[in-house]
Order: sequence, then structure tokens, then C-alpha cells
Amino acid sequence: MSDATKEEPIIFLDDISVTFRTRTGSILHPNLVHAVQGVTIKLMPGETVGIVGESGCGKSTTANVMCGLQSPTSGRVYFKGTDVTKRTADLRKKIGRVVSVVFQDPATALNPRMVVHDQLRDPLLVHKVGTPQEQERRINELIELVGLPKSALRALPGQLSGGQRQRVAIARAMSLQPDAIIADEPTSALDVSVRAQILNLLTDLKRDLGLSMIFISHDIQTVRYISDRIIVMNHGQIMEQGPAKQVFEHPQDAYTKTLLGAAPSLLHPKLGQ
Ligand SMILES: Nc1ncnc2c1ncn2[C@@H]1O[C@H](COP(=O)(O)OP(=O)(O)OP(=O)(O)O)[C@@H](O)[C@H]1O
Repeated sequence: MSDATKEEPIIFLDDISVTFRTRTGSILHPNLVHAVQGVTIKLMPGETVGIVGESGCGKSTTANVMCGLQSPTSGRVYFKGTDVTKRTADLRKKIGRVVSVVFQDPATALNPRMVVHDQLRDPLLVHKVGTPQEQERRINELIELVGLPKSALRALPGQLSGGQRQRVAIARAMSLQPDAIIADEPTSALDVSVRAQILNLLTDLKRDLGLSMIFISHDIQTVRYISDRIIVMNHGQIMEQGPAKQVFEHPQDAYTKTLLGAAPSLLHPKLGQ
């Protein structure tokens, strides 16, 4: 691998903006919401970038652009140097193998009528990865990777706890060995006692597999715990970004200072230190 390839961002959002038309306007006078405005983000290999900001600041819209659920109104999106702004069928296939998403509520990612084994096999079948034996091996590896017993493979999502379901959703997101995971508020729907376990699992995956991650949360303490670099958003714009330690210890922007001042740790006390 050349140095140039090594340094290529896994994800590069180049000056993206997203504007929504709301239903309340008319054709001549549309009401526009500038959800994201001129945002540039690079996710480098092995790096975890945290995006933090209050509800409505544009975090999820940014995440949706990254994973292809939302097209930007302007700007470009690159995955490992390939321009994927316009998602053709071919590109969509490639995208699925570069970036995977973990959502806040695992129930949205999992089929309630399918046992865990089949949910983990699904992406392998769709992307035609491996022989049936290799797929079985991979399914067993995945369930072990996320710290669940093999018996969980026979369970339906409804028979598992919220934390266990999020582990299955993470296993599914890892099935195609993506370069990066986008985790959009992955712990917000979970009990406080389980949040730390899921954060630790994500930290282990990042350390052991060299996974890159975009971690999105409204809770700055959670973002601090997991991120190498932090991006603070407000009103669709980036207010401040830098290494996690720097943003925490020497915040430059007034909004970041407010967020830090207003943030009681929502985590397990051990993680809030
Ligand atoms: N499909 C849409 N149509 C119109 N407006 C939208 C749409 N999606 C998001 N918005 C608006 O865009 C802005 C940014 O929303 P977004 O969901 O990205 O923020 P967020 O920081 O992720 O908030 P939350 O944590 O509450 O999801 C908000 O004002 C929101 O109301």
C-alpha cells in the first residue's frame, strides 16, 4: 500500500449542505430548513470522530449523508477516494462494504420475525460472501465478537434485552467487515447500566480490528469517552473541532463551553471521570 493510499480518508464530506423544504411553504414561497451548512469532515483510517450537539443541530442528517440515506443539496461525498455523491447501483454495493450504520434503536435495524442467526447471515447472502460453510463460520465469529453466547443465535430479537439487541445490531453491521461504522446515538435508548458495556464493546472493536468510527451523540461525555477527535455542531454548522483532549480542556468556541458546562455525565460514573 502506498503512503498516499494509507492517508486517504475512509469518508470525506467535502463542504456538504442539506436543505429541506417543509410542507408548510408554497411553491413560490417554500419554507426551507438548512439542516446542514458547509460541513467538511474527514474520517481517517483507525480514527474515531465524535459528532456532538443538541437536538436539531444536524447530526443525524450528516450521518445520513455519510451512509447514503440522504443526498446532499450541495457538496461532494467520497469513500476511500471514490466520489459516491450520486449513488449508482454499483456504488451502493461498494458503499455497503465500506460503511455500516448502527442506529439508536436496534429494533429498527432488526427484523422482529427473524432469528439472530438469519439476521447475521442476511448481509452475507445479499452480498454473496463465502460458501455456506464459510458463512456459518462468520456468523459464529460475529456472535462471539460482540460477546453473546452461541445460544443467542436461535433467539428472536424480542427474546433479548435492549443491550443484547444492540450487540446483535453491531454484529450485523460488522458482518461485511466494513472499514467504518457510523454509530448514531447507539446508547441513547439503553438503560444507563448497559450503556457503558456497549461503549466498551465499540472501543474494543475499534482497538482490535482497527475500525474507523463516526460516533454521534448529544451527550458530550459519551463522545469524549470514545472519540479521538470531536466535532461540535450547532445550527447545521461545525462550531469547533479538534483532538478530544483539546476540545475538552481548552474549548475555544462559546457554544462548546456552554455544552461542556451543561453536561452532567449520563454515563456510568466510572466513565464520566
Ligand atoms: N426530512 C426532513 N424534512 C424537514 N426538516 C428536516 C428533515 N430532517 C431533519 N429536518 C430538520 O433539520 C434539522 C436538523 O435535524 P437532524 O435530525 O439532523 O438533527 P439532530 O442533531 O440529529 O437532532 P436529533 O438528535 O433530534 O435527531 C432540524 O431542524 C430538523 O427538524
